[in-house]
Amino acid sequence: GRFRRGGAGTRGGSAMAAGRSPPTFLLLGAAGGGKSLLVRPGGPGRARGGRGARPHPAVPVPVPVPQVGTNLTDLRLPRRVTVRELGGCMGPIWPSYYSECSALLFVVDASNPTQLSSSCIQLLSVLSAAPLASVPVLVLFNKIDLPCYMSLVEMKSLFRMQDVVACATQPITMLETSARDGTGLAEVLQWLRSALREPC
Ligand SMILES: Nc1nc2c(ncn2[C@@H]2O[C@H](COP(=O)(O)OP(=O)(O)OP(=O)(O)O)[C@@H](O)[C@H]2O)c(=O)[nH]1
Repeated sequence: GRFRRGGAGTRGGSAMAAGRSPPTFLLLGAAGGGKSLLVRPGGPGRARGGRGARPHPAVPVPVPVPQVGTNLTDLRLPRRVTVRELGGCMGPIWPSYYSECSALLFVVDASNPTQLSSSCIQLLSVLSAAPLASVPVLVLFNKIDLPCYMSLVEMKSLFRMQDVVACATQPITMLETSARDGTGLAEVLQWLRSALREPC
């Protein structure tokens, strides 16, 4: 996807083929945060990088479709990893996927203040889930290309991130991203690679 993927994503698809399955990273967050665009192959502005970069005018901006089901994306970093995206509206069944999770990416829409408190509660609930007690966690504050986005400093304060990090059993990393123009995606890749190196 945006992270150079090695296989086709399947909506509602089954788990990996027979044999030793690659580790699975879960991609969670409230509806509309940008999870699908993050893993979408060849999305607008891909790899063009840099804040302020604009999507190519010839590339249509995708119409948001709230995801029902799960989307599997194979990445090669170069070690193979499967990213399982679960739509925001599937929150109630996220826990059924926790036991297969080796690392967690949690996407927050930094341009949507009305969704902040529910995102924070969702994050706290995910962090307190026993099967996820020791997985590395990456919180992505996405959509920072929008003029109204809240900065990392503001988000950290609104999320009380210091307290969240202090109470969490997981190592938590935070990054600002734009799935639209590619800002921060190189750092996300770097994080994914380092998470793969940790014993899963
Ligand atoms: N400006 C801007 N728009 C974004 C960004 N990321 C996603 N979007 C847009 O936000 C809308 C929702 O994005 P999706 O990727 O569908 O969000 P999602 O988290 O997968 O949503 P669900 O599947 O409902 O959970 C789409 O119109 C995207 O094009 C971003 O970084 N910047």
